[in-house]
Amino acid sequence: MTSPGPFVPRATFPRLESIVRSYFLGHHKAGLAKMRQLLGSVELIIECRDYRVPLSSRNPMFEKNLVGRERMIVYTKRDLGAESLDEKTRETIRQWHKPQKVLFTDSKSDNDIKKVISYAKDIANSADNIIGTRMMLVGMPNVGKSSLLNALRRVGMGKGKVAMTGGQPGVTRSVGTTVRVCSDPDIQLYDTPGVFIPYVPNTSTMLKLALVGCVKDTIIDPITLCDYMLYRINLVDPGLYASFHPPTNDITQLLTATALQTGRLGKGGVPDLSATAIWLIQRYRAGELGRFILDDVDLDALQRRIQEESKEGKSANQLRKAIKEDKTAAKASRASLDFSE
Ligand SMILES: Nc1nc2c(ncn2[C@@H]2O[C@H](COP(=O)(O)OP(=O)(O)OP(=O)(O)O)[C@@H](O)[C@H]2O)c(=O)[nH]1
Repeated sequence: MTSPGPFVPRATFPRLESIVRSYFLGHHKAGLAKMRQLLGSVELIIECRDYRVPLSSRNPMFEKNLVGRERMIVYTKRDLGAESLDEKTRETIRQWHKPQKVLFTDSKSDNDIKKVISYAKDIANSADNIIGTRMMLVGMPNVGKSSLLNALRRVGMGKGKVAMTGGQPGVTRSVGTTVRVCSDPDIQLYDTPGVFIPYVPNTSTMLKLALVGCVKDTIIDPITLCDYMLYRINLVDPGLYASFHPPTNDITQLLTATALQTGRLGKGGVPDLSATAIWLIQRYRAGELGRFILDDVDLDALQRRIQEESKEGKSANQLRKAIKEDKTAAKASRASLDFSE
C-alpha cells in the first residue's frame, strides 16, 4: 500500500458567482448622509479599517463623500492580524497613506489607545476651538468603531462603556450625540453606523469581508464561508485545526469531524454542518484558528486597488442593475436564508 503524499492545499478558490456582492442597507445610506451634514462641525475624521483586511475594509465612499477634513486611519483589531509584531506589514501600510496619520490598535491595549488620543489632542490644540473639538468615527460595519470609542473614553476619561458593541454588524444604527473622550483639551466624538460598499468588486473580497464579520452571517451560506476559511487557513498552516481533523481540503470532512467532537448534532444524531460552520467561523474571528492578514500587502497594493476601482467604475444605473441581478441570482441559492437587516 502506498502512503499518502504530503498535503497540498488548494491554490485557488472557485469564483462563486451565486455569492451576493451587495450589503448596502437603508441605514448605511442614511448614516452617510448624516455624516456629510456633520462634516462642517468636525475637525478630524477617524476612519477605522480592519487590520486583517486592510484593503477590503476600505470604503471609497468615505473618501468621496467626506472630503475637506483632516483624516486619520486606524487599523483596528491588530491583535487578530498577526501572531507576532509584524512591523514590515505595518510599515508598508503606513507608506500607502503617507502623509496621513496611521495607527494600529487593539481596543484592549491602553498603549495603542493613548496614541490615538495623543494625535487627537494635537489636532484639538491646533484647532483651538472655544467650545471644544468634535471628531467623527467612521468605517465599515463591525470594524470596531464603538469598541474604539469606549476604549478612548476609558483611557481618556477613566469612564466606562457608553456605546453598544457586538459580534454582528449593525449594532450602531444611527449617528448619536457626541461622547467626550478627553477633557483637556475638550474632545468629543460622534460614533456612526458602519457603512458598507454599494457593490463589492469580486467574490473573494465579499468572502473576506464576511469572514471577518463585516456582513451579517445570514447573507452567505455558512458552509461556503467556512470552506473559504479552510482554504485560507490551509495556505497558512493546516495544523491550526489539528485538534479537529488532519489537513484536508474537504470542508465536509472537517465539519463532520468537528460536529461529532463538539456535539453539534441535529435530529437522529446527524452532524449539523451549518451550525458547526458558524461555530468554526466564530473561533476564527476570535483569533483561535490563526491570526493572519487576508489581503495581499505590498507597496503598490493600495494604488492597484484604486486603479481597479476606477477601471470598473460603473455608472449609477449599471450599478443598480448589477445589484438587482446579483440579488436575483443569489435568491435561488439561499432561499431559506434571511437578507433582512
Ligand atoms: N480582538 C479584538 N476584537 C475587537 C477589537 N475591536 C472590536 N472588537 C470586536 O469586534 C466586534 C465589533 O465591534 P464593534 O465595536 O461593535 O464594531 P462597530 O464598528 O461599532 O460595529 P457596527 O455598529 O456594526 O458598525 C465586537 O465583537 C468587538 O468585541 C479589537 O481591537 N480586538
